[in-house]
Amino acid sequence: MALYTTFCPQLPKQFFKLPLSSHPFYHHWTSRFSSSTVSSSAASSNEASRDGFPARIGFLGLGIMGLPMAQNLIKAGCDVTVWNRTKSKCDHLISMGAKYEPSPQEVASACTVTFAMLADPDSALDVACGKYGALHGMTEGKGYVDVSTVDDTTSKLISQRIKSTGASFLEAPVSGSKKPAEDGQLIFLTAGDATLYEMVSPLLDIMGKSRFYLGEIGNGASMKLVVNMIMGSMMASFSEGLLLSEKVGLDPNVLVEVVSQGAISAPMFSMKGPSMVQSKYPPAFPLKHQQKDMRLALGLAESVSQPTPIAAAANELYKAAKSHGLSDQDFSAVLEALKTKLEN
Ligand SMILES: NC(=O)C1=CN([C@@H]2O[C@H](COP(=O)(O)OP(=O)(O)OC[C@H]3O[C@@H](n4cnc5c(N)ncnc54)[C@H](OP(=O)(O)O)[C@@H]3O)[C@@H](O)[C@H]2O)C=CC1
Ligand SMILES: O=CCCC(=O)O
Repeated sequence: MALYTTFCPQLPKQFFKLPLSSHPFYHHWTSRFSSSTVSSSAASSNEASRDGFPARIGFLGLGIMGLPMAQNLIKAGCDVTVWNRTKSKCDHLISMGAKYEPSPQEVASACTVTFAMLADPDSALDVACGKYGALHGMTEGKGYVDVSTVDDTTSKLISQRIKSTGASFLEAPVSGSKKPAEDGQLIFLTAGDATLYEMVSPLLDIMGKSRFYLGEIGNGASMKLVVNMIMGSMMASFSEGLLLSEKVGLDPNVLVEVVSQGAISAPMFSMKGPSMVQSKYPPAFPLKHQQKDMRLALGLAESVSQPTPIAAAANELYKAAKSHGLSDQDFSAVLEALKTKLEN
Protein backbone atom coordinates (compact mmCIF):
# COMPACT_ATOMS: atom_id res chain seq x y z
CA MET A 1 0.00 0.00 0.00
CA ALA A 2 2.81 2.40 0.87
CA LEU A 3 4.47 1.84 -2.49
CA TYR A 4 1.18 2.22 -4.26
CA THR A 5 0.65 5.61 -2.71
CA THR A 6 4.16 6.76 -3.41
CA PHE A 7 3.95 5.97 -7.07
CA CYS A 8 0.21 6.52 -7.58
CA PRO A 9 -0.24 9.68 -5.57
CA GLN A 10 -3.66 10.59 -6.91
CA LEU A 11 -5.78 8.09 -5.09
CA PRO A 12 -9.46 9.02 -5.15
CA LYS A 13 -10.43 11.42 -2.39
CA GLN A 14 -13.20 9.17 -1.09
CA PHE A 15 -10.53 6.55 -0.35
CA PHE A 16 -9.39 8.79 2.46
CA LYS A 17 -12.74 9.90 3.80
CA LEU A 18 -12.51 7.29 6.52
CA PRO A 19 -11.89 7.89 10.20
CA LEU A 20 -8.15 8.37 10.44
CA SER A 21 -7.82 5.42 12.80
CA SER A 22 -9.10 3.12 10.04
CA HIS A 23 -6.79 4.62 7.42
CA PRO A 24 -4.36 2.08 5.96
CA PHE A 25 -1.36 4.21 7.05
CA TYR A 26 -2.60 4.76 10.58
CA HIS A 27 -0.61 1.91 12.12
CA HIS A 28 2.47 2.85 10.14
CA TRP A 29 2.10 6.38 11.47
CA THR A 30 1.59 5.42 15.08
CA SER A 31 4.50 3.03 15.13
CA ARG A 32 6.79 5.57 13.52
CA PHE A 33 5.80 8.60 15.50
CA SER A 34 4.67 7.32 18.86
CA SER A 35 7.50 5.03 19.78
CA SER A 36 11.25 4.90 20.11
CA THR A 37 12.15 7.32 17.32
CA VAL A 38 10.64 10.20 19.29
CA SER A 39 12.88 12.12 21.68
CA SER A 40 12.13 11.82 25.37
CA SER A 41 11.25 15.52 25.70
CA ALA A 42 8.53 15.08 23.11
CA ALA A 43 7.41 11.63 24.14
CA SER A 44 4.64 12.73 26.48
CA SER A 45 3.13 14.89 23.77
CA ASN A 46 3.26 12.10 21.26
CA GLU A 47 0.88 9.80 23.03
CA ALA A 48 -2.22 8.97 21.04
CA SER A 49 -4.52 11.92 21.46
CA ARG A 50 -8.25 12.44 21.47
CA ASP A 51 -10.40 10.44 19.07
CA GLY A 52 -7.54 8.04 18.50
CA PHE A 53 -5.51 10.45 16.39
CA PRO A 54 -1.90 9.54 16.40
CA ALA A 55 0.19 12.55 17.13
CA ARG A 56 0.42 16.23 17.91
CA ILE A 57 0.45 18.37 14.82
CA GLY A 58 1.99 21.84 14.73
CA PHE A 59 0.84 24.63 12.44
CA LEU A 60 2.91 27.80 11.92
CA GLY A 61 1.44 30.72 9.98
CA LEU A 62 -2.29 31.42 10.16
CA GLY A 63 -2.93 33.80 7.28
CA ILE A 64 -5.58 33.46 4.58
CA MET A 65 -4.47 29.89 3.85
CA GLY A 66 -2.97 28.61 7.10
CA LEU A 67 -6.01 29.40 9.23
CA PRO A 68 -8.57 27.33 7.28
CA MET A 69 -6.05 24.53 6.77
CA ALA A 70 -5.37 24.27 10.50
CA GLN A 71 -9.09 24.61 11.16
CA ASN A 72 -9.82 21.59 8.96
CA LEU A 73 -7.29 19.53 10.90
CA ILE A 74 -8.96 20.54 14.17
CA LYS A 75 -12.43 19.82 12.78
CA ALA A 76 -11.20 16.35 11.77
CA GLY A 77 -10.27 15.72 15.40
CA CYS A 78 -6.51 16.22 15.18
CA ASP A 79 -4.55 17.53 18.15
CA VAL A 80 -3.21 20.80 16.74
CA THR A 81 -0.78 23.28 18.29
CA VAL A 82 -0.56 26.69 16.60
CA TRP A 83 1.71 29.70 16.40
CA ASN A 84 1.44 32.89 14.39
CA ARG A 85 3.58 36.03 14.43
CA THR A 86 0.45 38.06 15.15
CA LYS A 87 -0.88 36.10 18.07
CA SER A 88 -4.49 37.30 17.82
CA LYS A 89 -4.91 35.19 14.65
CA CYS A 90 -4.56 32.10 16.88
CA ASP A 91 -7.55 33.03 19.04
CA HIS A 92 -10.26 31.47 16.91
CA LEU A 93 -8.40 28.18 16.63
CA ILE A 94 -7.67 28.16 20.35
CA SER A 95 -11.42 28.58 20.94
CA MET A 96 -11.91 25.51 18.74
CA GLY A 97 -9.54 23.48 20.92
CA ALA A 98 -6.09 24.19 19.47
CA LYS A 99 -3.12 24.47 21.80
CA TYR A 100 -0.78 27.45 21.57
CA GLU A 101 2.99 27.74 21.91
CA PRO A 102 4.82 31.08 21.89
CA SER A 103 7.46 30.26 19.25
CA PRO A 104 8.01 27.97 16.25
CA GLN A 105 10.72 26.25 18.29
CA GLU A 106 8.27 25.37 21.05
CA VAL A 107 5.65 24.16 18.57
CA ALA A 108 8.17 21.89 16.88
CA SER A 109 9.40 20.64 20.20
CA ALA A 110 5.84 19.76 21.33
CA CYS A 111 4.74 18.17 18.06
CA THR A 112 5.65 15.21 15.91
CA VAL A 113 4.86 16.89 12.61
CA THR A 114 4.87 20.63 12.04
CA PHE A 115 3.33 22.36 9.03
CA ALA A 116 4.37 25.88 7.99
CA MET A 117 2.36 28.25 5.76
CA LEU A 118 4.37 31.45 5.49
CA ALA A 119 4.26 34.43 3.17
CA ASP A 120 7.51 34.16 1.22
CA PRO A 121 11.07 32.77 1.18
CA ASP A 122 12.37 35.16 3.87
CA SER A 123 9.60 34.38 6.36
CA ALA A 124 9.67 30.65 5.58
CA LEU A 125 13.42 30.60 6.23
CA ASP A 126 13.16 32.70 9.37
CA VAL A 127 10.34 30.67 10.93
CA ALA A 128 12.12 27.41 10.11
CA CYS A 129 15.73 28.34 10.86
CA GLY A 130 15.79 31.71 12.68
CA LYS A 131 16.59 32.37 16.34
CA TYR A 132 13.47 30.71 17.79
CA GLY A 133 12.82 28.79 14.59
CA ALA A 134 11.29 25.34 14.35
CA LEU A 135 14.71 23.88 13.64
CA HIS A 136 15.63 24.24 17.31
CA GLY A 137 12.74 22.02 18.34
CA MET A 138 13.31 19.33 15.72
CA THR A 139 14.86 15.95 16.48
CA GLU A 140 15.08 12.58 14.81
CA GLY A 141 11.64 11.06 14.28
CA LYS A 142 9.93 14.39 13.73
CA GLY A 143 8.81 15.89 10.45
CA TYR A 144 8.61 19.41 9.02
CA VAL A 145 6.24 20.08 6.13
CA ASP A 146 6.57 23.45 4.45
CA VAL A 147 3.43 24.28 2.47
CA SER A 148 4.46 27.89 1.71
CA THR A 149 5.19 28.97 -1.87
CA VAL A 150 8.95 29.49 -2.08
CA ASP A 151 11.68 28.92 -4.66
CA ASP A 152 13.65 25.69 -4.93
CA THR A 153 16.81 27.24 -3.47
CA THR A 154 15.02 28.32 -0.29
CA SER A 155 13.32 24.96 0.02
CA LYS A 156 16.61 23.11 -0.36
CA LEU A 157 18.20 25.31 2.30
CA ILE A 158 15.37 24.71 4.77
CA SER A 159 15.48 21.00 3.99
CA GLN A 160 19.22 20.82 4.60
CA ARG A 161 18.93 22.65 7.93
CA ILE A 162 15.97 20.60 9.17
CA LYS A 163 17.60 17.34 8.12
CA SER A 164 20.79 18.29 9.98
CA THR A 165 18.78 17.72 13.21
CA GLY A 166 17.91 14.18 12.15
CA ALA A 167 14.30 15.18 11.34
CA SER A 168 12.59 14.70 7.96
CA PHE A 169 11.50 17.37 5.52
CA LEU A 170 8.76 17.55 2.92
CA GLU A 171 7.94 20.54 0.72
CA ALA A 172 4.25 20.64 -0.12
CA PRO A 173 3.10 23.92 -1.67
CA VAL A 174 -0.55 24.05 -2.64
CA SER A 175 -2.65 24.94 -5.64
CA GLY A 176 -6.05 26.33 -4.73
CA SER A 177 -6.97 29.46 -2.88
CA LYS A 178 -8.98 30.59 0.17
CA LYS A 179 -12.22 28.71 -0.69
CA PRO A 180 -10.52 25.40 -1.57
CA ALA A 181 -8.53 25.76 1.67
CA GLU A 182 -11.79 26.20 3.59
CA ASP A 183 -13.40 23.28 1.77
CA GLY A 184 -10.43 20.89 2.11
CA GLN A 185 -9.99 20.89 -1.67
CA LEU A 186 -6.35 21.91 -2.07
CA ILE A 187 -3.88 20.23 -4.44
CA PHE A 188 -0.56 19.38 -2.77
CA LEU A 189 2.64 19.45 -4.84
CA THR A 190 5.01 17.51 -2.64
CA ALA A 191 8.67 16.52 -2.83
CA GLY A 192 11.32 15.34 -0.42
CA ASP A 193 11.25 12.58 2.17
CA ALA A 194 9.02 9.82 0.75
CA THR A 195 8.43 8.23 4.14
CA LEU A 196 7.27 11.51 5.63
CA TYR A 197 5.05 11.93 2.57
CA GLU A 198 3.36 8.65 3.36
CA MET A 199 3.10 9.53 7.04
CA VAL A 200 1.37 12.85 6.44
CA SER A 201 -0.82 11.72 3.53
CA PRO A 202 -3.89 11.25 5.78
CA LEU A 203 -3.43 14.85 6.94
CA LEU A 204 -2.94 16.15 3.39
CA ASP A 205 -6.16 14.33 2.51
CA ILE A 206 -8.02 16.20 5.23
CA MET A 207 -6.83 19.53 3.79
CA GLY A 208 -6.82 18.67 0.10
CA LYS A 209 -8.47 16.82 -2.74
CA SER A 210 -5.33 15.49 -4.39
CA ARG A 211 -1.59 15.23 -3.95
CA PHE A 212 1.38 14.72 -6.22
CA TYR A 213 4.69 13.31 -5.06
CA LEU A 214 7.31 14.79 -7.38
CA GLY A 215 10.58 13.32 -6.10
CA GLU A 216 13.55 15.44 -5.09
CA ILE A 217 13.31 18.59 -2.99
CA GLY A 218 12.83 21.59 -5.27
CA ASN A 219 10.46 19.83 -7.67
CA GLY A 220 7.36 20.73 -5.66
CA ALA A 221 8.48 24.35 -5.34
CA SER A 222 9.28 24.59 -9.06
CA MET A 223 5.98 22.97 -10.10
CA LYS A 224 4.11 25.46 -7.94
CA LEU A 225 5.98 28.41 -9.47
CA VAL A 226 5.34 27.23 -13.03
CA VAL A 227 1.62 26.88 -12.28
CA ASN A 228 1.45 30.33 -10.71
CA MET A 229 3.45 31.89 -13.53
CA ILE A 230 0.83 30.62 -15.99
CA MET A 231 -1.95 31.83 -13.70
CA GLY A 232 -0.43 35.30 -13.35
CA SER A 233 -0.10 35.73 -17.13
CA MET A 234 -3.66 34.45 -17.65
CA MET A 235 -5.06 36.96 -15.19
CA ALA A 236 -3.15 39.84 -16.81
CA SER A 237 -4.41 38.81 -20.25
CA PHE A 238 -8.00 38.45 -18.98
CA SER A 239 -7.78 41.95 -17.47
CA GLU A 240 -6.69 43.39 -20.84
CA GLY A 241 -9.65 41.67 -22.49
CA LEU A 242 -12.15 43.02 -19.95
CA LEU A 243 -10.91 46.58 -20.39
CA LEU A 244 -10.71 46.33 -24.17
CA SER A 245 -14.26 44.99 -24.41
CA GLU A 246 -15.52 47.91 -22.35
CA LYS A 247 -13.56 50.49 -24.39
CA VAL A 248 -15.11 49.29 -27.65
CA GLY A 249 -18.60 49.45 -26.19
CA LEU A 250 -19.13 45.80 -25.29
CA ASP A 251 -20.51 44.63 -21.97
CA PRO A 252 -17.63 42.98 -20.06
CA ASN A 253 -20.17 40.85 -18.19
CA VAL A 254 -21.13 39.31 -21.52
CA LEU A 255 -17.45 38.71 -22.27
CA VAL A 256 -17.16 36.78 -18.99
CA GLU A 257 -20.15 34.66 -20.04
CA VAL A 258 -18.80 34.07 -23.58
CA VAL A 259 -15.38 33.06 -22.21
CA SER A 260 -17.01 30.69 -19.73
CA GLN A 261 -18.61 28.68 -22.54
CA GLY A 262 -15.59 28.24 -24.80
CA ALA A 263 -12.23 26.55 -24.96
CA ILE A 264 -10.53 29.18 -22.78
CA SER A 265 -13.03 28.88 -19.95
CA ALA A 266 -11.43 28.70 -16.55
CA PRO A 267 -12.97 28.63 -13.07
CA MET A 268 -10.74 31.59 -12.20
CA PHE A 269 -12.32 33.79 -14.91
CA SER A 270 -15.86 32.80 -13.98
CA MET A 271 -15.25 33.28 -10.26
CA LYS A 272 -13.35 36.55 -10.35
CA GLY A 273 -14.69 38.13 -13.58
CA PRO A 274 -17.98 39.51 -12.17
CA SER A 275 -16.29 41.29 -9.26
CA MET A 276 -13.47 42.55 -11.51
CA VAL A 277 -16.10 44.20 -13.72
CA GLN A 278 -17.24 46.05 -10.59
CA SER A 279 -13.65 46.95 -9.66
CA LYS A 280 -13.91 44.82 -6.50
CA TYR A 281 -11.00 42.66 -5.42
CA PRO A 282 -11.74 40.93 -2.10
CA PRO A 283 -8.44 39.23 -1.24
CA ALA A 284 -8.30 35.47 -1.71
CA PHE A 285 -4.81 35.39 -3.19
CA PRO A 286 -3.09 38.68 -2.32
CA LEU A 287 -1.52 40.49 -5.27
CA LYS A 288 1.79 40.85 -3.40
CA HIS A 289 2.08 37.05 -3.29
CA GLN A 290 1.27 36.68 -7.00
CA GLN A 291 4.01 39.22 -7.81
CA LYS A 292 6.39 37.30 -5.52
CA ASP A 293 5.58 34.13 -7.44
CA MET A 294 6.11 35.85 -10.82
CA ARG A 295 9.48 37.10 -9.57
CA LEU A 296 10.49 33.66 -8.33
CA ALA A 297 9.26 31.96 -11.51
CA LEU A 298 11.26 34.39 -13.64
CA GLY A 299 14.31 33.58 -11.52
CA LEU A 300 13.70 29.90 -12.12
CA ALA A 301 13.42 30.51 -15.89
CA GLU A 302 16.59 32.60 -15.81
CA SER A 303 18.46 29.75 -14.06
CA VAL A 304 17.87 27.50 -17.06
CA SER A 305 17.93 30.21 -19.78
CA GLN A 306 14.27 29.65 -20.65
CA PRO A 307 12.69 32.69 -22.35
CA THR A 308 9.47 33.82 -20.59
CA PRO A 309 8.62 37.16 -22.22
CA ILE A 310 4.90 36.96 -21.49
CA ALA A 311 5.43 36.29 -17.79
CA ALA A 312 8.04 39.07 -17.67
CA ALA A 313 5.54 41.55 -19.13
CA ALA A 314 2.83 40.39 -16.72
CA ASN A 315 5.24 40.77 -13.82
CA GLU A 316 5.71 44.45 -14.71
CA LEU A 317 1.95 44.91 -14.36
CA TYR A 318 1.90 43.26 -10.93
CA LYS A 319 4.80 45.50 -9.88
CA ALA A 320 2.88 48.55 -11.10
CA ALA A 321 -0.23 47.39 -9.21
CA LYS A 322 1.85 47.04 -6.04
CA SER A 323 3.18 50.56 -6.47
CA HIS A 324 -0.44 51.74 -6.68
CA GLY A 325 -1.11 50.36 -3.20
CA LEU A 326 -2.88 47.17 -4.31
CA SER A 327 -0.57 44.65 -2.59
CA ASP A 328 -3.20 43.36 -0.17
CA GLN A 329 -6.04 43.23 -2.68
CA ASP A 330 -6.74 40.07 -4.62
CA PHE A 331 -4.32 39.54 -7.50
CA SER A 332 -7.18 40.23 -9.96
CA ALA A 333 -6.58 43.90 -9.03
CA VAL A 334 -3.78 43.75 -11.60
CA LEU A 335 -6.55 45.09 -13.86
CA GLU A 336 -6.22 48.45 -12.09
CA ALA A 337 -2.63 48.80 -13.28
CA LEU A 338 -3.87 48.60 -16.86
CA LYS A 339 -6.55 51.20 -16.20
CA THR A 340 -3.95 53.55 -14.83
CA LYS A 341 -1.68 52.90 -17.81
CA LEU A 342 -4.47 53.65 -20.25
CA GLU A 343 -5.41 56.83 -18.38
CA ASN A 344 -1.82 58.15 -18.19
N1 LIG B 1 -3.92 32.97 -0.65
C1 LIG B 1 -3.85 32.05 -1.61
O1 LIG B 1 -4.77 31.90 -2.44
C2 LIG B 1 -2.68 31.13 -1.71
C3 LIG B 1 -1.45 31.43 -1.12
N2 LIG B 1 -0.42 30.56 -1.27
C4 LIG B 1 0.88 30.81 -0.67
O2 LIG B 1 0.73 30.48 0.71
C5 LIG B 1 1.53 31.34 1.52
C6 LIG B 1 0.63 32.05 2.52
O3 LIG B 1 -0.35 32.76 1.80
P1 LIG B 1 -1.56 33.51 2.50
O4 LIG B 1 -2.06 32.74 3.64
O5 LIG B 1 -2.47 33.90 1.41
O6 LIG B 1 -0.81 34.81 3.00
P2 LIG B 1 -1.11 35.81 4.19
O7 LIG B 1 -0.41 37.06 3.80
O8 LIG B 1 -2.56 35.86 4.50
O9 LIG B 1 -0.38 35.12 5.44
C7 LIG B 1 1.02 35.11 5.53
C8 LIG B 1 1.44 34.43 6.79
O10 LIG B 1 2.86 34.57 6.92
C9 LIG B 1 3.16 35.18 8.17
N3 LIG B 1 4.36 35.99 8.06
C10 LIG B 1 4.65 36.93 7.13
N4 LIG B 1 5.89 37.43 7.34
C11 LIG B 1 6.37 36.82 8.44
C12 LIG B 1 7.60 36.92 9.15
N5 LIG B 1 8.58 37.75 8.76
N6 LIG B 1 7.78 36.12 10.22
C13 LIG B 1 6.79 35.27 10.61
N7 LIG B 1 5.61 35.13 9.99
C14 LIG B 1 5.42 35.90 8.90
C15 LIG B 1 1.95 36.01 8.49
O11 LIG B 1 1.93 36.34 9.86
P3 LIG B 1 1.10 37.63 10.39
O12 LIG B 1 -0.30 37.12 10.54
O13 LIG B 1 1.75 37.98 11.66
O14 LIG B 1 1.23 38.70 9.34
C16 LIG B 1 0.85 35.06 8.07
O15 LIG B 1 0.67 34.05 9.02
C17 LIG B 1 2.25 32.26 0.55
O16 LIG B 1 3.50 31.69 0.26
C18 LIG B 1 1.36 32.24 -0.68
O17 LIG B 1 2.08 32.53 -1.86
C19 LIG B 1 -0.55 29.36 -1.94
C20 LIG B 1 -1.74 29.02 -2.51
C21 LIG B 1 -2.88 29.90 -2.48
O1 LIG C 1 -0.81 30.43 -5.00
C1 LIG C 1 -2.01 30.68 -5.17
C2 LIG C 1 -2.81 29.86 -6.03
C3 LIG C 1 -4.24 30.29 -6.12
C4 LIG C 1 -5.02 29.25 -6.87
O2 LIG C 1 -4.49 28.19 -7.22
O3 LIG C 1 -6.22 29.52 -7.09
